[in-house]
Amino acid sequence: MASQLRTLGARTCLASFSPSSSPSSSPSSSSTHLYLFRPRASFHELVSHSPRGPPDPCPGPGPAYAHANAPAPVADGYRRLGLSFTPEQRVSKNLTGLIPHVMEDGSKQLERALKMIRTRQTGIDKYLYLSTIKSQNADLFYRLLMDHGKEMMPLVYTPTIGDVCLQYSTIYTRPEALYISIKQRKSIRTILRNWPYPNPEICVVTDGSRILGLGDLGVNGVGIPIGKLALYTAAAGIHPSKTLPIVLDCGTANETNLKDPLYLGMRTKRPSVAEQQEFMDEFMEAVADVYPDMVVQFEDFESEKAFNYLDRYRNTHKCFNDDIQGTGAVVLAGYISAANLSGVPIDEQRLVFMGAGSAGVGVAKQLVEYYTKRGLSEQAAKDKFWLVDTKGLVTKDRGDKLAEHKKYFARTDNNGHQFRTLEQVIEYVKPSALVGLTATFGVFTESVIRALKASVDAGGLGRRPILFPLSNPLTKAECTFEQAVNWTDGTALFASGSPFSNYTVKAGDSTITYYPNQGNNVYVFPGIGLGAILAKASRVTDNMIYTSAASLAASLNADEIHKGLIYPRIERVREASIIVAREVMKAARRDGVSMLPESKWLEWEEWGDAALNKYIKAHVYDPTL
Ligand SMILES: NC(=O)C1=CN([C@@H]2O[C@H](COP(=O)(O)OP(=O)(O)OC[C@H]3O[C@@H](n4cnc5c(N)ncnc54)[C@H](O)[C@@H]3O)[C@@H](O)[C@H]2O)C=CC1
Ligand SMILES: CC(=O)C(=O)O
Ligand SMILES: [Mg+2]
Repeated sequence: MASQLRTLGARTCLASFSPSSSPSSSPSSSSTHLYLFRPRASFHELVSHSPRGPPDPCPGPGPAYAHANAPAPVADGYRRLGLSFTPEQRVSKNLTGLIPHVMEDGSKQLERALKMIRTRQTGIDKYLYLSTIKSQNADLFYRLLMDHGKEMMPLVYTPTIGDVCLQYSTIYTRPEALYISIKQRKSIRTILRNWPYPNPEICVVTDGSRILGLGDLGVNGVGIPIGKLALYTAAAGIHPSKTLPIVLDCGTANETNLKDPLYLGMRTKRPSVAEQQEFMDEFMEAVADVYPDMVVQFEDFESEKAFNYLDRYRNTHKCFNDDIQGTGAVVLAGYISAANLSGVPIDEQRLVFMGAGSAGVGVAKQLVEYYTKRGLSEQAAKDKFWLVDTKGLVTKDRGDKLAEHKKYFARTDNNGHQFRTLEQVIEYVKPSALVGLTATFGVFTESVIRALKASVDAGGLGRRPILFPLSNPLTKAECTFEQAVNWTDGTALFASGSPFSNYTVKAGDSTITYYPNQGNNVYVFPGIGLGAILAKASRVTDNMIYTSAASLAASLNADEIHKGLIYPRIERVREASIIVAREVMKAARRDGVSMLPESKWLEWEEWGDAALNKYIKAHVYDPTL
């Protein structure tokens, strides 16, 4: 059996996903299906699983986890493969001789992993090494992510995850998600039940049609749900066994993928929007049947579908769209802080958005909500925004057919003039803030940024421009941090989607260091998801999203405020997420969508936030090594 498994490479056996196979098929000891269709075990069982007989020879997760998402190894890999087993545990678990003799504590294991990561040359190599750790010793993986977030997050998330997605079919070694193709639409329930971990609580699903700013990557986009869910665990403490990454394979428009002999998805063009929507309807119905308590995060759907699916399911399912709502919330939080530092009163701010897709429109709408809550009429709030796309300023009379989601912001006060370039728009609007969500590198040119600064300077001494090039990954950022500093004489209040390094410049005999901010929805989606789960929310409401922004803005500590940051340092993302989750829970209750018993809420009300914090902390995963 051992050698058979080794040669068959059972861990990558996609045959296990045949929808016609029953997840509860009785295991046959002579077949690899023993490893693939073992009835789903409870997490407790997985934790306490103590193999008898010859141990699994493969240096990977245990037999039950042939489908190697991260979760299972948290328990199994750690216990079976970690180096911290005592001699007694090694005897009782039949591990003697299977792992090196030395007994190591967690810090040594962290030291080794850090050394390995730091000696890998490329982001992809570092990612692959981290993935191996994730599948074999997930406690170590999450410790790395939590204790060295600034260094590790860019490796499992943007920007590296962009490269991972581009190359996913080539670097693939084992399945880590559910892969559901439109051809399997009649078997969605079976496939969902095939997931080897019971009752997932949070799912991130994409159809790969707009992966970061990299376009339609088809099934290769699965790296995004995998990466985002790793952050759900690291940043919000949702147990890895409760996370479910899904890619819906509807084909792809990506010619490179279609021609790639190694491409892992369906090698067809996407069907009509209507067919994709039917498939999505079936998927959402199946999810509600099989995992009724699970919160669904829509991620990186191309904008028309993103808006459509959010509208379609938000009142019937527990779901939200991260690119529209999560990005809206995170940018609102940063904007509130930035506006306070800018010297331009918040009610005098004028905002130009370059990019009018799901993120651009989602963010602008969230900011409109902020202004209406401050007392502005909806029209007055909307009038603060000028959206620009590839054809120039979005106006009602531009002469092209505007996509539905752009109509809300189409200007009518342009007196027939059309403004085709960003420079023209800046000259016309005289904005105080410039937000980039175009997925296009370098569109904030020197002349654009200098024009923004000039327009802010004209308002008075000491005023600072808000400059948010938010597109991901770094290769799509509208400008770099260095450019922003140099072209605004260091005055820009800056946030980018992917992280830039600090920038130090010489100033006479001394130096000045500028600190960038990362304006990324990672600051809110983990807390939104955790809050919705713990509140047992039946829906994710607008107020829950809005609250995530307000609570994030209020979560900066004194040092961060002193440094002039507009988001908490990324090392504190977990602290911030817990605050966001708590406030999201309270918003769920206020909106009447929390299914927790009222007695619980009354108890918490009596004791204040401390009691709710305690409840949250008791429910989050904190890996110990
Ligand atoms: N920082 C963050 O947390 C987030 C960042 N993003 C990033 O935002 C970018 C856009 O995402 P979506 O809005 O979903 O994409 P999208 O494709 O829906 O929208 C892109 C928009 O940019 C416009 N555009 C493209 N090139 C342009 C150019 N040269 N000049 C003017 N307009 C141009 C398009 O017309 C379209 O309106 C992506 O790079 C994505 O990674 C998205 C979500 C969150
Ligand atoms: C961060 C994110 O969600 C995006 O770039 O799409
Ligand atoms: Mg996204």
